[in-house]
Amino acid sequence: MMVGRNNGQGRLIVVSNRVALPDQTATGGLASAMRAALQERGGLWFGWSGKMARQTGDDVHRLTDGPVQYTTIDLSRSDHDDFYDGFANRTLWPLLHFRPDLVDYDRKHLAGYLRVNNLFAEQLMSLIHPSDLVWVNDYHLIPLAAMLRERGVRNRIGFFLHTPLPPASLLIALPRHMELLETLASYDLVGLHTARDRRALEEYFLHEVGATMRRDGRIRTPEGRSFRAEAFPIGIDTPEVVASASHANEHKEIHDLKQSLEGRALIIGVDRLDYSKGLPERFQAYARLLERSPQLHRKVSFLQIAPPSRGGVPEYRQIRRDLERMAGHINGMYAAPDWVPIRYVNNSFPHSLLSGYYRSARVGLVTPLRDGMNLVAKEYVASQDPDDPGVLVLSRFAGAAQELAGALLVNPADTEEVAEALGVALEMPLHERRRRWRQMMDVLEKQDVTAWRNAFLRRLAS
Ligand SMILES: O=P(O)(O)OC[C@H]1O[C@H](O[C@H]2O[C@H](CO)[C@@H](O)[C@H](O)[C@H]2O)[C@H](O)[C@@H](O)[C@@H]1O
Ligand SMILES: O=c1ccn([C@@H]2O[C@H](COP(=O)(O)OP(=O)(O)O)[C@@H](O)[C@H]2O)c(=O)[nH]1
Repeated sequence: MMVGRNNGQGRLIVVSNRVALPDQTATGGLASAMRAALQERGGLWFGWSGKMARQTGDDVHRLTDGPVQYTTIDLSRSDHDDFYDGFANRTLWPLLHFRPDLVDYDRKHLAGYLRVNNLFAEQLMSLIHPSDLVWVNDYHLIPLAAMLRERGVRNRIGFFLHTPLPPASLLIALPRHMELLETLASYDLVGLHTARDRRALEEYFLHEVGATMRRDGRIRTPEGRSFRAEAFPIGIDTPEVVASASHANEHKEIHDLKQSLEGRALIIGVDRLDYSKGLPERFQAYARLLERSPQLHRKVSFLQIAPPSRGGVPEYRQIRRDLERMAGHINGMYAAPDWVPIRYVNNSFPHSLLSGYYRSARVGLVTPLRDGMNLVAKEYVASQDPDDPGVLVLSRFAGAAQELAGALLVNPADTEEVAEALGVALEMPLHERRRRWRQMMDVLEKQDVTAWRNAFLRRLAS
């Protein structure tokens, strides 16, 4: 069966390390977004099954769900450790999130990263037809197009980077950076979330690789490969989130949460447990709010949902310990027999419930130190009751800040500023909340996940 045929375009093959299989909760923005993007257009989604096996690629799992076909492979323990925990998440992730101090470079991890990319290329060779559009996602798979080209693939291949891209002065801290980053030129189109990220890529290619900018806007390397780099800010499935939030009251869990609040204003945070999300700084800012505003004691409640993530990486285990300690400390300082200031939950929830939790909250607190986009910020806004919307407090270092001008923008490292913004948000009059919410909804309605997918694929196909 041909999948993903649409409007005369070729089949769509999406490749990403993380795949959201139909029965799974997608606790990452890439998986949430690709699921929404594929469900409408259809296509084939290829990636890691999320499971481990004796040998990488030994078992190939195939599944069809409506218009989407899934083909996933298991990773061997050592490939998983070197590729995913190692080079992707101990080397590239901190580098891309402006944390050179956390970059842990190991040649063995790099070898594993290249090995898994080669295995992906090998598996994909049997799946790709000549007219297919291939869409590769994220930092796990940077060299994939170059490896497919070596095997003779001539299809249009696009790449989307879901993380921020730091300036060239930081990228060059990566040992052998050029060997890896130069392979981006094997794609026809490289998409990034913001204009700032695109400029960083351009600067890297022009100043480090020695590329030139062609008159048609394509970047041309000294070897003669040329590609286009453009910003495509990712969106959410706005109509779906709106619909799900407006039915939120049908869920017992939402009813239970509201009842437990006893009229208190709710502040909500939803993040993977990741050091890039600024969670300790956020807890500190909330503690500062309680310190400077005794009148808010017993009147406010902070719910932080933080599903554990990448537990094989030491920094992620450490931040989990730190947050448990901080939540305990803050609750110990301020709790009363009938009030717990922080509700700290290490579980993940499906979108159907999250949208109800967002809608129950007077404030959405989204304060990453760096974030490619941050879909939670967008989901929070789209989940609000138009008659009585909550306020978004948003880090200026999330890609979403470039679009959501109706948020209260903060520097997450400035505890005082975040505490102040929380105070302002909790007091904000209805007319101002509505005005700010409308401004943000206009953006979310226009630039939703369908518009994002179409813009990227149209550019790739053109
Ligand atoms: O796959 P994991 O290791 O469990 O991590 C989850 C995902 O985290 C990152 O998501 C990014 O993509 C979002 C959508 O574009 C964006 O809003 C967010 O700012 C990014 O952090 C990562 O880039 C994905 O590859 C992971 O799957
Ligand atoms: O319990 C949870 C926590 C998060 N998410 C989803 O995970 C995604 C997180 O994406 P975001 O871009 O905010 O950050 P990322 O985790 O990709 O860095 C959003 O769609 C959330 O709704 C979820 O489905 N359940």
